[in-house]
Amino acid sequence: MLHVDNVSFRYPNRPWLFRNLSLTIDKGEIVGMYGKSGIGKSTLAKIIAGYIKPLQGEIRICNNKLTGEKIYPVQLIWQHAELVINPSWQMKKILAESPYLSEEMLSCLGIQSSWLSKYPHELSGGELQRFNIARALGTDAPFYIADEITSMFDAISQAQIWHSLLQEVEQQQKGMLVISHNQKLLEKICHRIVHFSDLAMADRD
Ligand SMILES: Nc1ncnc2c1ncn2[C@@H]1O[C@H](COP(=O)(O)OP(=O)(O)OP(=O)(O)O)[C@@H](O)[C@H]1O
Repeated sequence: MLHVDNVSFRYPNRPWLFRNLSLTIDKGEIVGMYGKSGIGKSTLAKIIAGYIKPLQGEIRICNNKLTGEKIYPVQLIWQHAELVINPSWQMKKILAESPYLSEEMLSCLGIQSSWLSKYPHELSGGELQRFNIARALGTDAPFYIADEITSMFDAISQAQIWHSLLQEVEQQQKGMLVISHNQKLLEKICHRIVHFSDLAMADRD
């Protein structure tokens, strides 16, 4: 189980964004999270995925505190694929970093083989995002966070992507936090839904 335990965070010279925030995600569980814009959802995602250190509290998996693991057990997939993909690498090199990727997974995500020899700037935002998702799925991380990952897709592509992701999460009994403003989507795919402001105390003075 993933535990977010009494985590507090503020950016320098800013009020507390949240204090004493706690959340658990079980293996095989899909938890949806929503909350108004700017409330701190993406910041929390970055803390859980180890990109930002909390000022108080801790993140644990099965009672082990996470501190600077070489391969981090929580994979964050976020909306801005172009910011996390190396612009000077061909797509096949980018995917080579994910050892557990199968041909089947690539095809489920709608990745065409002709895209593999392209560079990131030669692909659309949606095509790039498919690679970003594939890259995360191709690791053996037990937990994923999906932060507004399909807002750039049309309805059919959205359904295709979520079908692949949910299949993987279910088969491998992984846990996933899905952050979205689309409550209909959350209701459709999540086992339970939490509102960000119910998880923590805020201090905006
Ligand atoms: N690096 C940073 N330095 C200072 N403030 C930041 C930084 N990143 C984000 N913020 C601020 O922290 C607050 C929370 O941002 P965050 O991106 O976590 O919100 P969010 O709930 O994910 O919003 P949205 O739903 O619009 O994506 C915002 O007021 C934002 O301006």
